[in-house]
Amino acid sequence: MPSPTATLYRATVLHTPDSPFLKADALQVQSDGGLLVESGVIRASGSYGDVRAAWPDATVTDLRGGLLLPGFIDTHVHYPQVRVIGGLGLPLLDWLGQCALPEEVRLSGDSYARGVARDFLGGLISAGTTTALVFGAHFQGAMHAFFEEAARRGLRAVSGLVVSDRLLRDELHTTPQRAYDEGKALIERWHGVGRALYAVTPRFSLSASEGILDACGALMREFPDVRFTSHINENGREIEVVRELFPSARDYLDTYERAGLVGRRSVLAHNVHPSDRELGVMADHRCTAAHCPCSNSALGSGFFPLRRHLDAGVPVSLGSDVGGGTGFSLLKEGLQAHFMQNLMGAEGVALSPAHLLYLATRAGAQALDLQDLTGDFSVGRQFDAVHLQPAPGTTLDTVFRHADSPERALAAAFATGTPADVARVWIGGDEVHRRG
Ligand SMILES: O=c1[nH]c(=O)c2nc[nH]c2[nH]1
Ligand SMILES: [Zn+2]
Repeated sequence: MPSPTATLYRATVLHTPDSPFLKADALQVQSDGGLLVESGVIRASGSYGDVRAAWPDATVTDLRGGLLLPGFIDTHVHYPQVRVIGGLGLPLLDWLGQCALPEEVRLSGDSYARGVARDFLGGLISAGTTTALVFGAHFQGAMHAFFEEAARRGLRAVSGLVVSDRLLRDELHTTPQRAYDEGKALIERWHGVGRALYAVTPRFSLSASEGILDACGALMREFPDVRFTSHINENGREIEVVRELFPSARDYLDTYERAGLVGRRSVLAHNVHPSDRELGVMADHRCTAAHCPCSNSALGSGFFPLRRHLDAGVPVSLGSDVGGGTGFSLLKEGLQAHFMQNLMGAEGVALSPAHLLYLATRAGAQALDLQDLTGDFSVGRQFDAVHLQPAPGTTLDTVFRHADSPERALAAAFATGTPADVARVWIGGDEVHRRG
């Protein structure tokens, strides 16, 4: 029998429990759908009429007039960089030196870091993101502030201390021993607490000695269920420097592989310029590439070879890469991915709205090994959801009212939707955002 707290959400519901890269008709649509949620978990789904008949006592929340989608999952986004979005026109290493790193130094102050964490979480959640693999800060105090604020907002946050010991700025450098000690303390404090998970996070091999990478490997061996994230193969000059710094490594991936950092719970951002060997190893380990199309465009990093990833069997998810990226909206990332694949001609992959929704939701859950928890609306998943409902009189509102199918409305949401079109957001059944 339903408990008195059961809520029946009535909406146009779309989700992708299966991958459209592997299965035709992967997009599941209910024009007048019902999702029955109890204690934050989806207990039943189907047409509104059927679910209503089975659960006549549930309280109905009427969300008709927009689209109800699984909450977005951003698999690469930097918390310390929210205030420096928009440093356009610089390649990666110049952008880091001039825009990102000076700001990241300021997070050595705990109260500054807390303010940044609040700005970051406000932007992320109001864009419809409910789970994120968040590149952290270089300071332990800033990471406590982040996890505390993320818990207060209810985000599913996977994050960790960023560690480096060369070629950035002295203030951002640590030592292998300190990286290990501080990482261990943060894991013991936060991993698995509430909705938080820990990710071991060397910044990139350019700024990490073998000693730092080995310290990361030691943490991964000691705590096998934490996640791993870093950057890879983003920019030509970066790749050259890594080759010079690791002369005995077979390639960029090998610098991580040798330290035991490539696995099922590893997510490597960018991978714009991979070798076939690297793709083969990533596929063997089920290690995900987080594709960040706005960042790749803004920093001129290049065109992501999606076709080669798919052919090799490498899982791919989406990231906003704020602040190299241009904002928190995974709708915008989906659109930019679509544009870039179009511009690649025969080498590109034609991305349908179903592909974009999958990349923005279910693919991210799989990347983080959270596919049993979130990413789609199957029975048993947490109710992590975003209600897109444009304000009356906006362009997207016009298109929604004239769309001849939910699929067309979904395409329009990716083409022209923004965070202003996000009306409500839920995580684990808790409403975490409502447009003012
Ligand atoms: O896009 C990026 N943003 C960063 O902050 C960064 N650090 C290393 N490599 C990076 N790439
Ligand atoms: Zn990044």
